[in-house]
Amino acid sequence: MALASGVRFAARALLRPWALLRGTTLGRTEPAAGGGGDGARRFGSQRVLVEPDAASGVAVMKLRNPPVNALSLELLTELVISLEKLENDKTFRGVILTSDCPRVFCAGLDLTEICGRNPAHCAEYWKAMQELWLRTYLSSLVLVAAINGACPAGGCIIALSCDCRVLADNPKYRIGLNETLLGIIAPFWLKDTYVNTIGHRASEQALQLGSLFPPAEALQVGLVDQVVPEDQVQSTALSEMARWLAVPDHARQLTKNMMRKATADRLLRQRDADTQNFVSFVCRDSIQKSLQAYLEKLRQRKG
Ligand SMILES: CCCCCCC/C=C/C(=O)SCCNC(=O)CCNC(=O)[C@H](O)C(C)(C)COP(=O)(O)OP(=O)(O)OC[C@H]1O[C@@H](n2cnc3c(N)ncnc32)[C@H](O)[C@@H]1OP(=O)(O)O
Repeated sequence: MALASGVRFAARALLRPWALLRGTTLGRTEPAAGGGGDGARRFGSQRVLVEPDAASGVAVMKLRNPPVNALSLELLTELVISLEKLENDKTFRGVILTSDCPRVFCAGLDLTEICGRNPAHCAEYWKAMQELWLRTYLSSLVLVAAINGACPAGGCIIALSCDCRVLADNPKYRIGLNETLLGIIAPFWLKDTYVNTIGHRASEQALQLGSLFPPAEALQVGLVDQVVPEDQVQSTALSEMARWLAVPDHARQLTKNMMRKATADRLLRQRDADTQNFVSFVCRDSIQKSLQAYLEKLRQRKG
C-alpha cells in the first residue's frame, strides 16, 4: 500500500542510530525459553521482546520497559522497528501485542518525555507517537491486543489500534482515555479512533470524563472484545488470531484499509500541524504544572 510505504519511510527517517544500537538485539536471535524449532527463535530489542512462531505465522510482541511500559522515545522507536521487521517478513501474518511487566499493559506516554523538556524534544517525541499509531492502525498484519494489565491513555491507543482486544478480568486492569484527568486532551486522531470503536456518544462522555473502564464496563461499551480470566488471556488471544487468519489476507487487508484509511489520512494530511499543536499545548506553563503535579502524585502513591 502506498500509504504503508510512506509510513515505512517516515519510520526509517525517525530512527536514530543509537536507538538501534543501545542494548538492542535487533537482527540477532536467541533461542526462545523452552527451546523449540527455529520457528521459535526470539528476536527484538532491549524494550521489545518478539517471540516469532514461523510455523503458525504468528509472533508475540512483548512490551518490556519496566516498571510500567511507559512509552519512552526508545520504546516507541523499538516498537515501530519490530513491527516493521515482522511486516517485511512474509512468514508472519499476525502479531499478539502484550506486556512483559506485571499488572500493567502500558501506562501511556512516558510523562518524563514531555515534562520539563524543550519544544524540539516534545516534537520529536510526538512524531514517534504518531508513527507508532500509524504503523499499528494501518498494519497489514492481524494485531490482537492481549491486555494483561492496566491500559490507560497511550496504552489504550495501542490497544485501540489493534484489530481486536482481549482483556484480563481483573478490576484493577482498567482501560480508557483518561487524558482530561491530567489536564490534557486526546488528539483528534485518537478521538476518531475511539469514536470508530465505541461510537460517538460513548466517546464524547468517556473522553470528557477521562473514564477508565474496569473489564465488565469495557466489554459492555465495546472498548474490548473479550474479558477472560487472567491465565486465559494469551490462549484466548491465540484463538482470536486463528479466527482472523482463517480469512484470506488480501481481502482482509483491503477491507481493513477501506475501514481505516480515511481516519489515518486525516492525520497524514495535517501531521505537522498536529505536532505543532501538541508542542504548543504541552509546553504551556499551566500544562507543564499540571503534568508535574500528576507525576508527583504518582510518585507519592508509593509512599
Ligand atoms: C495535545 C495533547 C495530547 C496529549 C497526548 C494524549 C495521548 C496520551 C496521553 C497519555 O498517555 S498521558 C499518560 C497517562 N497515563 C496515566 O495516567 C497512567 C499513570 N500511571 C498509573 O496510573 C499507574 O502507574 C499504573 C499504570 C496503574 C501502574 O500502577 P502501579 O502501582 O503498578 O505503579 P506506580 O507505582 O504507579 O508507578 C511505578 C513507577 O512508574 C511511574 N509512572 C507510572 N506511570 C507513568 C507514566 N505514564 N509516565 C512516567 N512515569 C510513570 C510512577 O511515577 C512510578 O515511578 P517511581 O515512583 O518508581 O519513580
